Amino acid sequence: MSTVHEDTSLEFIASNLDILATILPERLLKPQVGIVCGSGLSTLAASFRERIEVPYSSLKGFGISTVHGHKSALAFGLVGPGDGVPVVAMLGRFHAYEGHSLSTVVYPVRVMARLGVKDIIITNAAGSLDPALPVGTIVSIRDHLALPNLTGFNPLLGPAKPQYPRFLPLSTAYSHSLRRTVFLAAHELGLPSSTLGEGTYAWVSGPTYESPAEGRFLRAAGASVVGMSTVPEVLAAKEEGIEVCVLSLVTNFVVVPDGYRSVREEVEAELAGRPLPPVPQVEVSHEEVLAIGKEKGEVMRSLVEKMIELLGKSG
Ligand SMILES: O=P(O)(O)O[C@H]1O[C@H](CO)[C@@H](O)[C@H]1O
Ligand SMILES: Nc1nc2[nH]cnc2c(=O)[nH]1
Repeated sequence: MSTVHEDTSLEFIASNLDILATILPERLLKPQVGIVCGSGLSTLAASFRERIEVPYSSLKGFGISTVHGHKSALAFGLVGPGDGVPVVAMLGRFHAYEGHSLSTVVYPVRVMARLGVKDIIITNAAGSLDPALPVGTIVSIRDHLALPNLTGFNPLLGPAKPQYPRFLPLSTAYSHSLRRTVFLAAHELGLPSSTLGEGTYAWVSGPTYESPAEGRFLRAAGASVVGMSTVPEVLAAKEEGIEVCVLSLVTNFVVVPDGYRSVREEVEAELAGRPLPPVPQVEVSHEEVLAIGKEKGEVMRSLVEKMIELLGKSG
């Protein structure tokens, strides 16, 4: 388990504001939009103006991200023309499979809330369960399927806190208004309509990728894409009153063959001198996930920046 100090009191979280006030100029200190960079997507913050990176290690209560493709720093800066919109990005998130507690996983979102973030754009790399969402598609998430939440693994478990609702409704977790902004931004950029899809994100704990039967199960249950992050951050953001947008980059297809070829038949055919054609053995890898992130990072960055520009205009 993480050795991070597990104090999640508002006072402790807010003590980061004093630290940041000694590092950041006034205009960067009150970000309006937060971004969470998914696997291989740290370049989302590459063109922030007046960018200042603050390592998690110089802040209080943050973990260290141990996953390849994730850094461990907050990036502050400005996006868009004129004065620009002040933003903060998590360059590197925490996953439960790294051994982090769920309160550590969502901690940076709570810090963003104390900084005054109103809208959060959470990105991730995900496997597709839907042939209509091929590799390279950016999926605007409209709902989630979180088996861990339904079975007792939820970042909001614990004693009630007066500042938060005890029973958080999730029917509006994925902001309708921000989902509209995604498509308006794509339109302004002239992105082909195939670049962007809509769907439901399944959260699994990982670190294993899905077995074929698990993939089929998630698909049958209504999930479009699957990944090992995001939902805890969504819950914390919603609890904090932040408007949530999630963008999943499809980096691979989850292997869901419709059936299994009988190995008995395969061996018997071979022994009878009529060998069957070999079945391709497909496996996903994190390297493949990162490679697609690198390839499609620019499109994702332009979309996120255009969204922020539009949000800046609408106040
Ligand atoms: O969700 P992000 O952090 O983008 O990363 C995704 O990619 C990793 C697996 O390749 C997992 O951590 C999965 O959740
Ligand atoms: N669980 C899961 N997470 C991913 N992240 C990127 N691709 C995948 C995938 O296929 N499955």
